[in-house]
Amino acid sequence: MMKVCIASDHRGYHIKARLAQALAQNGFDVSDEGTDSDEPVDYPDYAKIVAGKVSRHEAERGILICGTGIGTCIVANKFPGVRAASCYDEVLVEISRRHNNVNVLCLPGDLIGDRQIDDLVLKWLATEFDGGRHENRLKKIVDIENSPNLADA
Ligand SMILES: O=C(CO)[C@H](O)[C@H](O)[C@H](O)COP(=O)(O)O
Repeated sequence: MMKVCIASDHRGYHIKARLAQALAQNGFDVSDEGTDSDEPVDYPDYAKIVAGKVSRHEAERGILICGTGIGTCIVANKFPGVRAASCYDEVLVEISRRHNNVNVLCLPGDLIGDRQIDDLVLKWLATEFDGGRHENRLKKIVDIENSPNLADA
């Protein structure tokens, strides 16, 4: 069973709560990392929980929902081994997996509806990495990540 952790800020709370249940019903091992209401919170506090779990291989995939999918994506990409992308349509979701092996999906809760979110998430979870020519590109990302001085990378 694939382990998926999910979190949101206040703007994504209702979508996240519903999505977490839907994913569990679809056979995923889901951990819901909050937030737990629509009271305003700061997205970095929740993005770092999900990105940390993916980075430490405690979850295979992470899903983050804020208003635009931008703030959470900025935070998640600070974590080693995390490849996060903000996606809002089927093409982006598919290519994020096939080319970039994206392991944290950042969704714009303010911009797309419940049904579209479900379709995008299920497609993203089901799509495999193509490998091949993309492997070396991901290796170069790891090299940059591991560079002691990024300015020299
Ligand atoms: O990070 C974001 C923007 O890139 C998200 O959309 C946040 O959800 C948003 O900034 C929160 O804004 P709010 O006005 O404090 O609800």
